[in-house]
Amino acid sequence: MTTTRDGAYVRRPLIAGNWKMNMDHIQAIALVQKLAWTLDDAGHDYGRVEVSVFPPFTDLRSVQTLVAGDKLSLTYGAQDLSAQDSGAYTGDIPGGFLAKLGCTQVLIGHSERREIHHENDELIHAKIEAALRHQLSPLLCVGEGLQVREAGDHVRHTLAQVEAALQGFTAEQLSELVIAYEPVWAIGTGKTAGPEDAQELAQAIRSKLAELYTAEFADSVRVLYGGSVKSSNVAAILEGADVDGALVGGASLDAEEFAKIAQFEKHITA
Ligand SMILES: O=C(CO)COP(=O)(O)O
Repeated sequence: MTTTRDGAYVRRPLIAGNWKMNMDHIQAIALVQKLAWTLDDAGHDYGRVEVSVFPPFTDLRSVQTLVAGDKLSLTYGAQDLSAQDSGAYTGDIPGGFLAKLGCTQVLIGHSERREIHHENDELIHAKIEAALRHQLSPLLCVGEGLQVREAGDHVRHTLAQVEAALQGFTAEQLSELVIAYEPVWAIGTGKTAGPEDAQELAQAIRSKLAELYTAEFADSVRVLYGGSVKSSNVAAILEGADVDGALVGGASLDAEEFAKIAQFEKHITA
């Protein structure tokens, strides 16, 4: 992360929890309540560090009701959306429905969707377009698999994903874009890319954005790291000047652990 001389962050860090296919709507209520209480007890400053959760679709209405009813400062979004707005697309969920549920963000292009659902760059591009039509901030996930990493081709591979996803959009359209670098080999494996790897790719992504748009735009986009992030490693990962937060999978299912991750500043000063 980068701070100004008075200690403010240049880009507001984002700690995002991707629940994947875990937690039904009853469990979701319990988890969000516990997370909110834990963060309140810790005096969490949401204006300084944003915290968001990405529950399954079926939980979103319950999360919306809780967040609105208890006036929580957490933000939330969906893990995917359809590229279409309505029609004969059995099983798909359009952006308009997500916006109605109070979602402000949506994950797009997670490696599990690229791999398991064979989502390609073209579809991911169309999904970003759909998100923008409904004022949802796209949280674009990119990253390489183990083979690509071992071949030393990870930077080129990841930047190609960024370029393909963003092709044709203007900086103005992408003003709320967030990019998460998630090396596939570090997801759910307990292996994290080292803080240097996270910084290397975050910096490369920012340079690519500067090349595609302007330096000013590149400096405004939050770039997260994801892959086996825990409270014990988050502070080191976020030390990278270009790493603006974390996209957390498994550890976001435990309210206390996720709250500790969101409170990473305490680990830095401790
Ligand atoms: O895929 C991830 C977040 O989107 C990372 O998952 P883990 O934190 O469980 O490795």
